[in-house]
Amino acid sequence: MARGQNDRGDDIIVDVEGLRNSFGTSVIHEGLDLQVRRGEILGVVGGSGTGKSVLMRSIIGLQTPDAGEITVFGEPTVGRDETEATAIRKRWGVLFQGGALFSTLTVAENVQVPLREFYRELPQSLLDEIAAYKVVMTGLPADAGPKYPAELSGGMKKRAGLARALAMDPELLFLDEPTAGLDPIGAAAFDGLIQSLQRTLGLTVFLITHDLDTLYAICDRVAVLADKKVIAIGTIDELKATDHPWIHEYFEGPRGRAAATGQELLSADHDADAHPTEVREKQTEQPSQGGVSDNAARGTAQEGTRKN
Ligand SMILES: Nc1ncnc2c1ncn2[C@@H]1O[C@H](COP(=O)(O)OP(=O)(O)OP(=O)(O)O)[C@@H](O)[C@H]1O
Repeated sequence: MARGQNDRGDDIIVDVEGLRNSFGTSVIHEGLDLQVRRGEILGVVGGSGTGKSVLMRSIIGLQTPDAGEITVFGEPTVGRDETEATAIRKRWGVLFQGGALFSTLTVAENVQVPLREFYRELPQSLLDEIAAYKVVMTGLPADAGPKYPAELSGGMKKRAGLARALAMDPELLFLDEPTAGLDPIGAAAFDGLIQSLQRTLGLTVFLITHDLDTLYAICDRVAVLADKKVIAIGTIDELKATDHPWIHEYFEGPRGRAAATGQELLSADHDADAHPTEVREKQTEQPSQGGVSDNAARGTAQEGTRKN
């Protein structure tokens, strides 16, 4: 087995082994293992406080674990010196919960923050050009660049945060609850945007979510956090076949069933169309519009599926 591959031959982009995290006497993770494969959208779910964000912070080096090994792109991330850590950090983008935009900077200036951090010598004209490109790429109107976060809607703030996360042309994207707080139409459009970008740019995506619709719509696999570790990882069908009570309740409870029904309606709608591939491409290419069928299905599944 080559370094950085699992026994199926998949490239492993993130590899976490034996992770332990604690705060005081409170142990959050113990013996946690996780692998993220190149090119997949991995959904990460778990009850509130199970440590999804702490796991993400550990992987991106904002949280030093008590124990365990973490490699990203085959490179260990714990205990690296600043130069080595910077070289790895350049290759990923992060959308934190709530967007975490700097309120005193415009959208364009927010997008330029990582560029200025990593490439101090870039001329302002090029920074402006890159920011303008990223703004449009995430479905924001071109005139959003000079606006301040307070002037944006919730959905636009998420897109601005995503534009910043994409500033460095990352290979790997970390998203912490990207659709939290969005209405169903906005959430479906944002899912479409993530999927479209992932396909177009060949990204690997680590996506923390409570949103069952997002899991069904765009995730290739889902990792479930409970009991301080990843208790299961696989496709939704594979997870449904496990008998862990939390997983069973999650997918087979009223919200899980509603999301599944929504997805079935969506699939049936696509199947009925004479050109299903074209429809799907159209939907993902124009994420800011939000596919009508997507939204209709999401609305159906909405009875209780969305936490926020
Ligand atoms: N800096 C910190 N200091 C102390 N405790 C912390 C710190 N960061 C996180 N925790 C605790 O770690 C636990 C896991 O937090 P985390 O934010 O990772 O949960 P989560 O699974 O992302 O939850 P949610 O779904 O509600 O966002 C929580 O009990 C939280 O209070």
